[in-house]
Amino acid sequence: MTSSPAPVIAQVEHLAKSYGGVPAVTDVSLELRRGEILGVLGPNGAGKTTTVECLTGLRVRDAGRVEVLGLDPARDGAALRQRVGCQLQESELPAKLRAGEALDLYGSFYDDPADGRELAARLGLGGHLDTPYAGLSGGQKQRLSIALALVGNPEVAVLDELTTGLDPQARRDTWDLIEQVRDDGVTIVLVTHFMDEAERLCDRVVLIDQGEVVATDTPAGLIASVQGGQVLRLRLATTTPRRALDEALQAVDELAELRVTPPQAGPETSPTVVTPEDEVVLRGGREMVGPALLALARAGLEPVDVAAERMTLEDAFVTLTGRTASPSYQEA
Ligand SMILES: Nc1ncnc2c1ncn2[C@@H]1O[C@H](COP(=O)(O)OP(=O)(O)OP(=O)(O)O)[C@@H](O)[C@H]1O
Repeated sequence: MTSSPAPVIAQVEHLAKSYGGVPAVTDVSLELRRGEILGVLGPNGAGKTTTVECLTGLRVRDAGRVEVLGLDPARDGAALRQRVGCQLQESELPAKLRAGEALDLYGSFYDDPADGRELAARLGLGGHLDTPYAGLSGGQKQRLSIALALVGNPEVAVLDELTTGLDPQARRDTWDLIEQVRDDGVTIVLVTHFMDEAERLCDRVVLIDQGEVVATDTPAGLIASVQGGQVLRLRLATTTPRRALDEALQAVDELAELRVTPPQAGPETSPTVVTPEDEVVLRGGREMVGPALLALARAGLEPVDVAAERMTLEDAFVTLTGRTASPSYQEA
């Protein structure tokens, strides 16, 4: 049985935006469907925030067409803000403002606000309404910023860099929360450079790189679109010239990409040799693994710590753009 797709409630066509003549977004088109979690993904500086700020009317676009809930954000910003909630990147509140006061204040901006206390309780903040902003933990601040995005009873919530700076448990808790919000009927635009977050949460993703859309699909569809979807990770037992590795793998038909990554925070490795500390990553089709291991053995190269995995969204992103999307948690 096939169900018809949910109605499109926002549309961006050929969006462009520059800052002081430097292009941030050159060509972004996307659709948002009612009830979905749409991921806007890409590495730092890709143009994700600029895109959603043009979508919500916080920035005025240079070119392109944007329509959200039947309104043009550049023209009808005030009306749109009553219906679209924004949780913005790095939004800081005054240190002494209590969580409950912040909810009351933000609620006062809306014609039909939600009950702030009830919302806080639902987001696990019920016991912290009297806590000053500066006294909240990172996870609680994040919950408050989500509550502030939802206090106007929005139809669409835009959540930007939701879990940046949170520890792994707080990230997972936040993911559960977002699913709950979606199940309550709010359509969500989720800006992230964490591919695991997108893979877990998003119904569809728009991949942006250097101001342009690289791909739009479901996470599974995107992974499947990249040849075969297999990843082989290994190390070499002995230091080996890079050329010898390249030559050994040259004849492996389904190998799409070969990367040698030095250990994290380790010394700069020479690009001409592969040391036993370096991680060797092969990405390619399903029939790549056997022939690749055989080719290494034939060339006298001994692989150790071998792991074959299904391709993740992160791998698909690297293969599609040639660049890494996720920073380390420390960096975040
Ligand atoms: N107000 C601004 N003035 C000048 N340049 C800006 C401004 N805002 C963003 N940029 C630049 O525009 C480009 C796109 O930035 P944007 O914040 O939209 O990307 P992003 O994908 O959200 O990145 P991040 O993940 O780092 O937030 C970057 O090169 C950034 O430095």
